[in-house]
Amino acid sequence: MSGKENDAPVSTEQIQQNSEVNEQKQAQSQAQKQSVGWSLDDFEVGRPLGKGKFGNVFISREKKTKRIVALKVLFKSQLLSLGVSHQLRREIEIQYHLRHPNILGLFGYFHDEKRVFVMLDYASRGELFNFLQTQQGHRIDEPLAAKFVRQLSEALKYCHSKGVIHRDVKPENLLLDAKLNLKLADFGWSVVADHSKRNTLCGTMDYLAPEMVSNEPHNYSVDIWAVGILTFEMLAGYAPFAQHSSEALIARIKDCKVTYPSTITELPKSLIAAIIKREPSDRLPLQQVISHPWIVQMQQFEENSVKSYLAKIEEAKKKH
Ligand SMILES: Nc1ncnc2c1ncn2[C@@H]1O[C@H](COP(=O)(O)OP(=O)(O)OP(=O)(O)O)[C@@H](O)[C@H]1O
Repeated sequence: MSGKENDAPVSTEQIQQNSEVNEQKQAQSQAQKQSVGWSLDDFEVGRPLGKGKFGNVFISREKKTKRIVALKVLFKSQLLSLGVSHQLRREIEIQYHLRHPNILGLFGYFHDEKRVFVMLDYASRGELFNFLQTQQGHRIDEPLAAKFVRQLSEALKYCHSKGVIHRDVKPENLLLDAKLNLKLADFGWSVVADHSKRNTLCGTMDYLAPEMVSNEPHNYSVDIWAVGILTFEMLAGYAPFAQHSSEALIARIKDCKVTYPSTITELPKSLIAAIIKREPSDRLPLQQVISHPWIVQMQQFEENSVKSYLAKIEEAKKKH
């Protein structure tokens, strides 16, 4: 993307060197600058990080603070023709007001004649989805899986306390930072709950709760359900109700019968079983997910597990 003529490309090395310093600067600048007053001139725009449905995301550097950010660029014409301007505005509003270590920070936005720019924290390890794809058997070790479950539960507990239901929790919407901390992203389908239950069908099939596929009213417990599905998938290498056809998948979700592979040991199995329940009110509350014996026990191995995954990533980089 061409921004200003003096835009310098940002190298990966520079980004890594700056990331520690940036963490401190991030907190300061977040409070200082509101979403008004930003323009493309404030950024050096670097390489694309990925392509979304409505635009691209670029690694960028805020010139003043040298803070590295992810700049999401959306085309107004596309947003208008697809009728999603309202959804985007809601997504921005919701994410802007949520501040939590495990929620991807959205700290501002601005627009020009043709484009909308959204400023997001940079999550250097990308999507959990891709991370899982690169692992043997598409599985990860228990301590790392437990860390992700705990961090996701903390993020969702915070969202729910603010009256926000995410409704689209899945590995594609969970990003990872340099130290493999999980960041909940993509609030495009979330709703601010009122007292009535919502019944709009949305989200991706494997992670949909039975009440959603049955088009029944649903509430915040659809997010808890997704925590159970994710726990299973990270330890098994596949989602518990995975099927080739959507009809067969829906039937299995409604049936709610989980078959556990041998890779899932007793403790995580007891956690998954306490979450994947047909009746929403029977699902284990998030605070009890966080204090589940498996999550607590795994915490002592977490640091070493993260270190060894990071070492493996570096090793793989060297080979390429
Ligand atoms: N904050 C970020 N840090 C690092 N990479 C990111 C960040 N945000 C997005 N990306 C990368 O850019 C890609 C596109 O992101 P984007 O959110 O536009 O698309 P998406 O996930 O398909 O969402 P949507 O469904 O809203 O289009 C993602 O797949 C991800 O790899």
